[in-house]
Amino acid sequence: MITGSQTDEAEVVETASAKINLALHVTGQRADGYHLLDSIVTFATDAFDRLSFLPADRDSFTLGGRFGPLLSPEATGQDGNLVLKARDLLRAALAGEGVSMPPVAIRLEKNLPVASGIGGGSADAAATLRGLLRFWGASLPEDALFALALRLGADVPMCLSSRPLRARGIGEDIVALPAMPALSMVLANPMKGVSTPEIFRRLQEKNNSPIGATPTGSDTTEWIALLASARNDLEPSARASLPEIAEISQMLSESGALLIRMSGSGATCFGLYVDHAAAEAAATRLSRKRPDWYFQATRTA
Ligand SMILES: C[C@](O)(CO)[C@H](O)COP(=O)(O)OP(=O)(O)OC[C@H]1O[C@@H](n2ccc(N)nc2=O)[C@H](O)[C@@H]1O
Ligand SMILES: Nc1ncnc2c1ncn2[C@@H]1O[C@H](COP(=O)(O)OP(=O)(O)OP(=O)(O)O)[C@@H](O)[C@H]1O
Repeated sequence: MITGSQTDEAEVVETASAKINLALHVTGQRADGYHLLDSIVTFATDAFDRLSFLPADRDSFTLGGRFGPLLSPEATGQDGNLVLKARDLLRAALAGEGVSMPPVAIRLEKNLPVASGIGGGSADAAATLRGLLRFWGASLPEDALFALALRLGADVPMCLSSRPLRARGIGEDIVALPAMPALSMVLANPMKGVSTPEIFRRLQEKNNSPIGATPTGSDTTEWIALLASARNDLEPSARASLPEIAEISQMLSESGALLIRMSGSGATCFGLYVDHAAAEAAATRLSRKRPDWYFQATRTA
């Protein structure tokens, strides 16, 4: 699905929405070390990075936004930005089909906290794939695009769709959940990065039960009941390494959230509220308490 918009003749703009693991069960581990998951995932409509693509004489990459200064535009290789890895992989895949793509100036407005469990880098990589295909007027068969996304990270295929879904396997076995209702939430992050591999390494129990069956309809109460019966199995190990997760969960609870949980490998937690006005009021109050932390009210896709 295309989530961006064309702002002028030449510029292509694409949004990279925060990914939220509403529930995440770890159900096993593959021989290569990757963990098997069962996760209910949605995307934030009001928390996103923004990517823009413009014609240029040579490739360039610039960063802006609140969290842009935390990333280096010059980093290359393993430490390179996922946006550049996505650009290079896509260009190589298209070259393999005999099509050579021109230089592009990419700007990333980094509004999402980094290494925070809401898949910022993965969403940026997926948005780069979507945006560049539009910018270059190119296409790849769906399965080739999906395989390319998976090479960039386990979360990247799900970020390609940016719609509610259930992910199994290592995150690549995806089923859309079109009946999921939009939820009102606050995303809360204590501004401390968390290493995903380290949280997986610290896991004590890796063979947990899957999540229950998802409701067939769009009744919010039924969906919240299902979520309440589920967990994030990465939360105990993240809490053990970062006491701020308990603190931020307590703050969300005191602000009237109906359900509170960590997303991904943390440290971002979300609280669900009765409606968007309640979520916005809570985010405002929480930001006043801790102006140095990240609080964002959002609806979900
Ligand atoms: C925790 C989640 O965000 C939940 O959606 C994802 O599983 C993580 O996805 P991601 O950050 O895109 O992960 P990748 O960049 O592919 O992998 C980072 C590291 O996390 C661990 N990893 C990741 C995904 C997975 N299913 N099992 C794992 O054990 C591996 O140690 C891997 O080396
Ligand atoms: N565009 C990008 N945005 C954020 N981080 C990036 C980006 N490109 C590379 N990185 C690197 O990727 C690492 C993970 O960052 P990211 O914000 O994607 O983590 P995350 O939200 O925990 O992801 P996930 O939920 O998929 O585990 C960071 O250490 C960061 O340096």
